[in-house]
Amino acid sequence: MSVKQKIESLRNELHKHNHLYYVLDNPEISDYEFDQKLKTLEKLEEQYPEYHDKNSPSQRVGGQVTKNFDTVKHRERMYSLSNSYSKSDLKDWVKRIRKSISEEINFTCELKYDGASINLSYKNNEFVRAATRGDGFEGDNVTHNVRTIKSVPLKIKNNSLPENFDIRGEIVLPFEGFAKLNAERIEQGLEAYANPRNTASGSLKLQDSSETAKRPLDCLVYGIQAEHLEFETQYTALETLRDIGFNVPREIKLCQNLDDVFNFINFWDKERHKLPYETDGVVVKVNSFEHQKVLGHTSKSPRWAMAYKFKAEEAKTTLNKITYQVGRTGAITPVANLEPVQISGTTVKRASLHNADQIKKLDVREGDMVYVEKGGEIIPKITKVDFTNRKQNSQPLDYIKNCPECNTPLRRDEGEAVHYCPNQSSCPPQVIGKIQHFISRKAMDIEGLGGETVALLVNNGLINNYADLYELDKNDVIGLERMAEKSAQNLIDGIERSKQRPFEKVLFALGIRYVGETVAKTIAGAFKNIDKIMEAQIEDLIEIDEIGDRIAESVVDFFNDDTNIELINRLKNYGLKFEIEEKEQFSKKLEGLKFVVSGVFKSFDRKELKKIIEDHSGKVVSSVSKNTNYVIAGDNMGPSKKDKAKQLNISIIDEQRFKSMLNE
Ligand SMILES: NC(=O)c1ccc[n+]([C@@H]2O[C@H](COP(=O)([O-])OP(=O)(O)OC[C@H]3O[C@@H](n4cnc5c(N)ncnc54)[C@H](O)[C@@H]3O)[C@@H](O)[C@H]2O)c1
Ligand SMILES: [Zn+2]
Repeated sequence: MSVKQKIESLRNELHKHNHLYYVLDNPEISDYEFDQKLKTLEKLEEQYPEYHDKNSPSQRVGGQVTKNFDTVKHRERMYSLSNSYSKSDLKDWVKRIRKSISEEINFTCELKYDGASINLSYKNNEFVRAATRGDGFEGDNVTHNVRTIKSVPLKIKNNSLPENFDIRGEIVLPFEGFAKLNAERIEQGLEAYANPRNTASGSLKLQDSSETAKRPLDCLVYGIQAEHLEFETQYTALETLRDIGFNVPREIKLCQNLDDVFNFINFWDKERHKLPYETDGVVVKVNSFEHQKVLGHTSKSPRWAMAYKFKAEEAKTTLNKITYQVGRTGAITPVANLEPVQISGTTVKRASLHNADQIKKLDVREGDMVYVEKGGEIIPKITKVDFTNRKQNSQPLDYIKNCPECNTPLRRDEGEAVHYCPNQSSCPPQVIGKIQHFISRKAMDIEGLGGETVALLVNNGLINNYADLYELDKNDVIGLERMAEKSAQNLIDGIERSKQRPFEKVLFALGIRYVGETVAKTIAGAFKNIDKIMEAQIEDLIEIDEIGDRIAESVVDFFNDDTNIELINRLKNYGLKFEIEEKEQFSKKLEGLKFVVSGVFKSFDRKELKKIIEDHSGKVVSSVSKNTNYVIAGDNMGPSKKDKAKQLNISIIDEQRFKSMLNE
């Protein structure tokens, strides 16, 4: 390969990884690998300046604007940061600075928060707009999503900031919220998110901000941009921003010299694991704004800042055995069972190997010494094999050909990396997994029945599929582990009540591959009933917004399977809902609002009023709580409700005001 070709190929590779990382939030390689490739490219470009290209990944910020949002031009460019993995790079950096600045320099050290960059614009002390970094010149307008983040102040206390200013920060998803979100996803039978960073970034790009609001995102602030600022240093700027209500982490430190900086780095390399959110390094910034101005920027990053990146924690251990797990949809996941080892303060015993290709690529075998890395991911991964320690008699892994649970020959579809067990109707983990999905909260929400009981019912031969649930008899259930009369009755009642679940939930519950909660709602809304969906061809399905080939094919496949049709016919006979109930709704004006109605009204009776609220998508609740939005008060309103509402500062409105809400 010629040098030119080598450069081209690296550029293409890096473009691809930038796209995976910034646009799809789904990186394929580690940050460290990415940075190494970029460094190689930078070196080559330096050596061969004749191949300079202003569009090279070395010259441009990696992100881009998406077409799902309005595009916003940044008042001040949003830069990337130069990074290094070694202290000698930091020393070189300071030497370079010394060439242009002879005065004493000090530094602000901050942690490098690992999330998504954000720019918050303020005007007259009010939050007006939020934008992603995008390509650094322009980004996506994600104001409505950022508004839902509690640590972003919408109004700022009195201060001496100019009329217009921009705040720079990082949107992160703290570990606790990330774990909770994943627990919910697993319960709903969805795949867990890989790491907090990509989830935070993905959350900003959701179309429905009520979904963003459910994610406990935080905004950590590290900078301010404005035409004139009163502060002279980064450190005082940050301290002031914290005082006026921004979440500036307390870990920031003013360092007098490089030794202080190294101490800060050494300390946080270990201690960072105790922080509630993910960090991947330290950002060292020249403290004086005057000095920053002198140093300026390269095409991609400021010369006055340097990111020192921590290497993801890694450990070496023995891979004892590779086992295989079968998921609810039949997907096979190979799992590395390791000699237990400590990484980032936790004991790691297992690591995911993803699929057969990954095993081949790493050339990993049972008995190998392997390197295990734990980044923000919940499941640690194997990064490489220590070949110097490979045993003489070591053999390449023979990937299983049959299902470890039911012995059916595995299938692997063209273009798919994952093997499947096609035996959907009697492979035990698939049978159990499908029923567990069916009963889960976002699907049929069957109270009184949990995942373990499902396994128990299947293993005792009482049910083989979700339709069998509706033929369960209380007497069959009594006597199972922990099933007394009362819990058995609850279970039967819960199953009976589930017949009232709306069609979209039933459709989701069926467990069609790629048909998640939102897709089910979309399809149900478009076709109105199951018969129409069953007749639909791929072309009919892809005509619907947000339904692509993959989903369409999966839906058609599902209904081409006689076993599925038989199950659906049985469910129909039991009385489950297979069509949308067209509830007449006049508007969505009151959507998301909760009302308490009290007293006697002039223009309508109470029942009528409640119906009007529901017709406009509002909700009527019986007692006043902190979640109530309005109390509509008629004559002789109950005094206790009145007191409670006042105490909780909830608006009490009369019927006139209520009517005007509908006409607004
Ligand atoms: N794995 C992959 O495929 C892949 C692909 C592309 C990029 N990446 C990773 O992303 C990095 C490049 O991304 P980048 O250009 O966003 O650079 P970066 O993430 O290394 O640094 C710049 C960003 O750091 C953030 N930041 C966090 N804390 C900060 C602080 N205290 N002060 C200032 N900024 C702070 C800001 O959002 C800023 O935009 C690469 O080095 C690589 O590690 C990985
Ligand atoms: Zn199987």
